[in-house]
Amino acid sequence: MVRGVTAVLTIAGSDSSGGAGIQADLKTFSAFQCYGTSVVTALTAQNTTGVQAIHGVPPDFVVQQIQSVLDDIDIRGIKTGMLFDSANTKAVASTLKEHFESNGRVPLVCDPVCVSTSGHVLLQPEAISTMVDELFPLAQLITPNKQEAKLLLKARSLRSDITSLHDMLVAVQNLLTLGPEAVLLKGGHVNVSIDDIKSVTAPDGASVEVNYDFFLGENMEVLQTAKASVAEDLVVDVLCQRDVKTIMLYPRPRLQSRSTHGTGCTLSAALACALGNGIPLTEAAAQATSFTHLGIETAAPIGKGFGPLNHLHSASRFVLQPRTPGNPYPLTQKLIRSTARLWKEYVQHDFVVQLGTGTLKRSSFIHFIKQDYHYLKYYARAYALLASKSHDFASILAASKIVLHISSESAMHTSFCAQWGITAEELETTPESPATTAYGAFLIDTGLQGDTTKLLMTLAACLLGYGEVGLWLKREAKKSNSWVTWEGNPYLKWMEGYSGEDYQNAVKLGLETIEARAAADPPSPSRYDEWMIVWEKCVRLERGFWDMAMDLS
Ligand SMILES: Cc1ncc(COP(=O)(O)O)c(N)n1
Repeated sequence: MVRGVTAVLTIAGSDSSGGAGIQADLKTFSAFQCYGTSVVTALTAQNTTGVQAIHGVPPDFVVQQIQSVLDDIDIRGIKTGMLFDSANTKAVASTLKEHFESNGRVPLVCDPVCVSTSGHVLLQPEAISTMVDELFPLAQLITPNKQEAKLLLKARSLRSDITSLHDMLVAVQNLLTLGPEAVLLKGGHVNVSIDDIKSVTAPDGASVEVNYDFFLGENMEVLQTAKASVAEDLVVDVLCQRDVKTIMLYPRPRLQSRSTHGTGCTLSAALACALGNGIPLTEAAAQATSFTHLGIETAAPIGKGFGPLNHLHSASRFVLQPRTPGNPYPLTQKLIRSTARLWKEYVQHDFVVQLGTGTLKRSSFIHFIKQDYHYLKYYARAYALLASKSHDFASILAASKIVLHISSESAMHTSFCAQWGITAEELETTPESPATTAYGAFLIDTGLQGDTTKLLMTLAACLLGYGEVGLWLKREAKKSNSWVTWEGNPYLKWMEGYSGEDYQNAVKLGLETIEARAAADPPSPSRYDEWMIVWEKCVRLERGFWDMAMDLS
């Protein structure tokens, strides 16, 4: 049976050059695998250098289009973009209001498009108050950029200075008073550093939470070094929701690019898809900002001015970026980003958090360390298999060295157990839990069936993840007073092991090997897909391993 598809609607202007408006929205809908429908409010003759002419659509024809779509298709998410004038804004608001009243509300994302990046008026000034009065109360979310936010705030005589991150936090709270359920203020035109993020405080007793999804993997020291320069120049989008005391920040590195035409359209269209799919707003914002960033990052130059984004970057997910000094680990980054949520659930699992604070139940840790001991045998065997499948001495030696390294890692397990009165015999005779057998058997099975690179991918989630866990714990312990200092933490030795130089060097070597292989022999789409599948499976199995330790199953 064919799976159902989420249908979404854009109500916006047409951009003849294809980079913004209706055209950007429909491409974004397709990238999210949603079914896209569209209602045109205005035709624009424009290209990447500017807007040459605008021809508004009569309001009754806008209404007719909306009704044609809504009468027939079960629309799950709606976005509005360029509305052109007051009459069209009124027509859109009243038609949607009526629809919501008789059919229930669906997520409505209002991108308050006022002026194009090239400086052309896309919403006649008198329509701003119509939009605020009539459309904002229906909106689950509005997504102004700095300039639009200033216009909206000025229209209501509210403070409209936006030059710092702190100003943005004040602005989102003021924008919320204009009637929407939430505001996502886009930060493309505000310069923010990582220190600004760390030191910012929210006005009115609200708290601030930073979504670092974009930087997952940043705790890995090697990735960190490559990103050091980035920390000074970030773009931060700020989300504020009614009745929610936490303001969310979504930082990412600023891209130096001329491919930015239609960025706002793309972001709001992505949000309509994610919300239409039932994804909670804070997660939808993470997905949409990341989608838009990748669209800019992977865009090819088009036209003489500010070109469009690459909306279909996910369709070319098999194309690996080349290794460069600024991006030395493109494959690893791609693997981690493509499993972002799962990866975070693994490396920042409750088990890990409690380990860091020293609050983890001893029984959970003992259960874990016993099972991990068994797992390490599989892990060492998988590397031994890698050695036996290798063709040259350098590779045979590298894999064999890791076998030796794992066997000394297991000594740590034995000494931990001894410290708590568990004998070597008891450790050896403890039965394997299903999670251990599943993961271990999967490693060996992949090693037997696939080639050496696929086996390396299978081993990577454990190698890199524990490296990340070690460094993350060390960093958290350093930066936060609420974390028990490492002194006195019963799991200190474990944490020192994985954050220590020895293990981190192994991580570095592992990263180098994987990246060098991928660069020397770029994968075909199906081969890359195979790698992706084993990587995701292993990240899932790793998360299951912590789950097992906490459930004692
Ligand atoms: C039809 C239409 N809608 C929206 C925009 C804003 O996009 P940008 O801010 O990138 O110019 C645009 N230029 N044209």
